[in-house]
Amino acid sequence: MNAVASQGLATTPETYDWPGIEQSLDAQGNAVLPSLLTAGQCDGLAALYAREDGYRARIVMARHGFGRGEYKYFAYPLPPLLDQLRHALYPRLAPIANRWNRQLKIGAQYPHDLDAYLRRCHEAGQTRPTPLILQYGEGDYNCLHQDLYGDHVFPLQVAILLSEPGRDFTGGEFIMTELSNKGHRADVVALRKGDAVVFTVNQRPAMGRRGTRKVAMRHGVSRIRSGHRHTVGLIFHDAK
Ligand SMILES: O=C(O)CCC(=O)C(=O)O
Ligand SMILES: [Fe+2]
Repeated sequence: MNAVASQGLATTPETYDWPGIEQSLDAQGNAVLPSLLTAGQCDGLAALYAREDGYRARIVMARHGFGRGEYKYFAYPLPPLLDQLRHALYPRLAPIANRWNRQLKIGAQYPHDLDAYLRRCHEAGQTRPTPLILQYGEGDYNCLHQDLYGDHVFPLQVAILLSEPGRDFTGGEFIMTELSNKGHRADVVALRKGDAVVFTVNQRPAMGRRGTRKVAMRHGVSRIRSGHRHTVGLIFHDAK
């Protein structure tokens, strides 16, 4: 399973415009991290899909009403590159998560360090790893959903596109919807191979003239018109 060595990231999280990312998360509930992985790292991860070892579960989405396509949850230890990314991104996102919870009047606050947060999840019985890899073919899609796996929820997550739109597949856009007292709208997040999107797991605060509103968000993937699409998902809370 350790075929994808920790060869270093294409772009280290420090080089991103974090104030800009935070602004986009506040305004839209999502933000793009361009070129988080190299094409070679994407291909190495996508090639792991076919392997039998290194996973705790395989989910065929149609069997659960989740859409069409399939995914696998990685077992611990995660592939080093994903473990490194999960640890590198978490401390950037925890301050935003803490502010969002304060604005939403949610009591939970997150420690600065992922290992401390995972200890909290594990002590509460959320011990199973949630990072996953997804595989879609022609006609597949991912229904709008929220990745909640227990009482402990880290409010931001990351998905990385491992395939090149227009070449490896057509259709298959990453979609977010938001529902609040201001209406119900959709956003399509344009990604290239190697790009990641940081996005809201369940709720985000939105500032309005009358103070903070609560916006409920879901994500999904539109129908793949042709070809194959792979993604990796990094969720920071573990599962019951
Ligand atoms: O395939 C995608 O772009 C979305 C995957 C997803 O639902 C997730 O990472 O939680
Ligand atoms: Fe998801």
